[in-house]
Amino acid sequence: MTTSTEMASHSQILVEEKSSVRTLTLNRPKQLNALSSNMISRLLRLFRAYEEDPSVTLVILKGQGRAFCAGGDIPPLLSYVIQGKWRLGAAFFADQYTLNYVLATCSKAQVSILNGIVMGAGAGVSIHGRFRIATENTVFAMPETALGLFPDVGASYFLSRLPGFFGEYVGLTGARLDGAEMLACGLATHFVPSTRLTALEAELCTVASSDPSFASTILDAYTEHQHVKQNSAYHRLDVIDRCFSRRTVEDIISALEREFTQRPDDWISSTTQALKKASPSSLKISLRSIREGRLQGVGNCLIRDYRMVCHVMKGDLSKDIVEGCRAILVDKDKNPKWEPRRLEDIKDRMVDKFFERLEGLEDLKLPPRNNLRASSIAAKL
Ligand SMILES: CC(C)(COP(=O)(O)OP(=O)(O)OC[C@H]1O[C@@H](n2cnc3c(N)ncnc32)[C@H](O)[C@@H]1OP(=O)(O)O)[C@@H](O)C(=O)NCCC(=O)NCCSC(=O)/C=C/c1ccc(O)cc1
Repeated sequence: MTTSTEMASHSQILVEEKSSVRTLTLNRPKQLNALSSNMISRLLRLFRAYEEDPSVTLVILKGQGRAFCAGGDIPPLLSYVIQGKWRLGAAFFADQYTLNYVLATCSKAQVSILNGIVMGAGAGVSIHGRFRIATENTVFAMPETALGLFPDVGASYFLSRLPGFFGEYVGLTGARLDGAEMLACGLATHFVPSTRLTALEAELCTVASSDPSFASTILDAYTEHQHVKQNSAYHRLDVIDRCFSRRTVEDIISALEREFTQRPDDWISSTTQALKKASPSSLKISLRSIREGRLQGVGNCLIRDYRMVCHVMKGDLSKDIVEGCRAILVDKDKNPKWEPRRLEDIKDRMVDKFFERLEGLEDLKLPPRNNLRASSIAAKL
């Protein structure tokens, strides 16, 4: 007998098999393909099965409708927090981070077609993979600091490896990047106009070897050089490096304000405003997380994310997540009231606590992998 949970996970992830290529479509278009726990479990099962199956050479991941994926499915997570059922939330994130790790260390090449919104959890199921295709419709962001969260899903690993301090800029401000900017900074590996995606997918379905160079040759033939728009943040890497390399969030804001007095500029003022609007606690833990990520493999980044997110779910250190979700998704007034309200009221000791294991809760146990890139190995924290 098929259970309703199985039916949901089957309709929320569509699977197509064409010779040795599998195409998985995230299929909750009304919710912008927000990842539900059913979707996460099914993706995990599918990727594990494909890895064991020598007849599968390549996995394509895409989204139905105008989004690739707008993040984790917020309503059930929020209700776990409100009802004090934080362990259910912790279980959701344990599965999600395990999926991120399996994708980051997968022996089969993965091509993600990012033809629309890619945020939060959507980045977690794509950026760790081998190939990421941006288009003119791509809108990428890690908007968690505006939600009272922090860029999780191993983002401290990939953000900290972007040029200079661009990752700190993207992770703290939630700035939106278009496809050309994703390609320029390395979050995307190729840019393909959306009108050519059908032909590209058909050609990718002929790949008969799991050697990624075969998919790479096809993708290279479709990719187009893109000029980054003139007012892009990517042209301001010098200012970003000067400001976002500072040790603390307060120092970053002061550095931006100094830049503004020397050379008034709309981009600097909107960047400063984005930081002033975000959750102060989120900003502080996010900065520290990205900084730690610079020196860690993806496994350790995910283990750290799990410690941090368990505190967020339990609400023992801050309740900003409830207020952030209210302001962005429930009332949509975009006017959250954070607590504590001021950066200077958040002391280092409170930040430290987010990075400590919750009493009585074990660290995330990632599965042993036999295809570890050296950088992915999870050692003990
Ligand atoms: C900029 C967006 C992506 C698009 O805006 P829009 O074009 O004006 O569209 P809508 O906002 O009307 O969204 C269309 C529908 O999709 C729904 N939706 C749009 N993102 C989602 C979504 N992540 N989930 C669940 N429905 C969604 C949204 O509620 C809405 O449903 P409905 O009002 O019923 O039509 C906007 O929806 C938005 O900001 N979404 C949130 C994106 C976001 O912050 N993602 C980061 C990841 S956050 C995360 O992964 C976990 C959070 C979390 C939360 C609580 C916890 O306790 C712990 C963790």
